[in-house]
Amino acid sequence: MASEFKSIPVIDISGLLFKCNDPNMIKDEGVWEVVKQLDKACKEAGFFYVKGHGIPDSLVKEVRDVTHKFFHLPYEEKVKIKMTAKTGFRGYQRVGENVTKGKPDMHEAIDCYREVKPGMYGSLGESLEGSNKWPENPSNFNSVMEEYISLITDLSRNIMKGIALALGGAPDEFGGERAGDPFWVMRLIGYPGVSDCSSLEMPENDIGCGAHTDYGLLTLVNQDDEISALQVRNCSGEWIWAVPIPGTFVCNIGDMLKIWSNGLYESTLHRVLNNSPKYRVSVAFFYEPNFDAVVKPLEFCKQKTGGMEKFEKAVYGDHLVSKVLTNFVT
Ligand SMILES: N=C(N)NCCCC[C@H](N)C(=O)O
Ligand SMILES: O=C(O)CCC(=O)C(=O)O
Ligand SMILES: [Fe+2]
Repeated sequence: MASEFKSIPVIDISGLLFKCNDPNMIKDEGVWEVVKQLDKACKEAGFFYVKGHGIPDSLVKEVRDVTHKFFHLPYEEKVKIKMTAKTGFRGYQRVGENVTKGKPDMHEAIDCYREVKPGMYGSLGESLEGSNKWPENPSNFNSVMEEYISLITDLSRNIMKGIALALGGAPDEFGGERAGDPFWVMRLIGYPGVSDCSSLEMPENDIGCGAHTDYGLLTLVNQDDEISALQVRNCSGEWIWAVPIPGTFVCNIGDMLKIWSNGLYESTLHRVLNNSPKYRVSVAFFYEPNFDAVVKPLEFCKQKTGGMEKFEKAVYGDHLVSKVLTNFVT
C-alpha cells in the first residue's frame, strides 16, 4: 500500500546506468545508492522522477514538439490515422473517445504498440495485430519517435535492473521469459486547456484521464514543462501533484510488477486534470513484460511478504487486451 507521501521523490540514476552492463554491478556502491532510493520510492509511492537518465533533453523535447504539432492539425488531417479495431487499436482517437471507468476522458491521443505480426501470439494477440500508423505530417514524426522508442526501451530495461536488485533479486530477474523480449505501448496524449474545452461540444468533464493504474511493468512519462496536471493518490486518498521537473521522466509501477513483487511494490492510482488554460502534451511510454509472459509472485518476494501469494497469476497479453477492449466506446 502506498504511504501517506506528500511529494514524489527525485532519483538521480546515473550511478546505476554507469554500471548496469558490468557483470560486477552488484558490487558497486554507486549502484546500491540508487537501488536503495528506488526501493524506498517504489514502496512508499510507486512513483518517482528519474534524472541523470542519459536521453538528450533535445530529443525528449522534440518528441513533445512534434506531438503538439500533430494535435494542432485540423481534425480531417488527424483522422487520416484513425484508430479502429481493424488497425489493431493503433492510431488517433479524438477527445472523449477513450473512457475510464465509464466516463469519457478529456484527451486526444495516438496509441502505438510494438508490432504484432499475424499469428504471432495466436488468439491472445489477435486484436492487437498490426503495425503503427505514423502521421505523414509533421514529416519527421516517424524518425523522431523511432529514435526515442529505441533509447527509452534501453533506459527502461536498465531501470528494471535496479528495481530487480531493490526487490532482492538478481539484476536480470526481468530478463528471459519474463521481460527479455519486452512488449511496449506508447501513448501520445493531448489535453485541451480549460478555455479550449468550452468550445468543444462535450459533456462537462474536467478529467483529462480518470483514475487508473498502469497495466505492465514500468511507465515513463515525458510531460510538458510548466503545467501541473498529473496527480498521484496516496494512502489517505489525497491527490499529490507530479509537478513537472524539466529534464526528468515521471516513472511508475504497473500491475504486472505488483503481481511479480507480491505487492511489495504497488501500481498506484493516478489521474490527469488539466485546469490550466494551456494545451498540455504528455508522452507515456509503457515498458511491459513479454506479451505472452505468465506473471505470478516471485518466490523471493513471496518470502518477504508473509509466504502467501496475494495475487492470482495473470498473462500480460490477456490483461492488456482486456483493458484495451474496454477503453473505447464502440
Ligand atoms: N496503457 C495504459 N496504461 N494506458 C493508460 C490509460 C488509462 C486510461 C484508460 N482509459 C483506462 O481506463 O485504463
Ligand atoms: O498525462 C500524464 O501525465 C499521464 C498519463 C497516464 O497516466 C497514462 O497514459 O497512463
Ligand atoms: Fe497512467
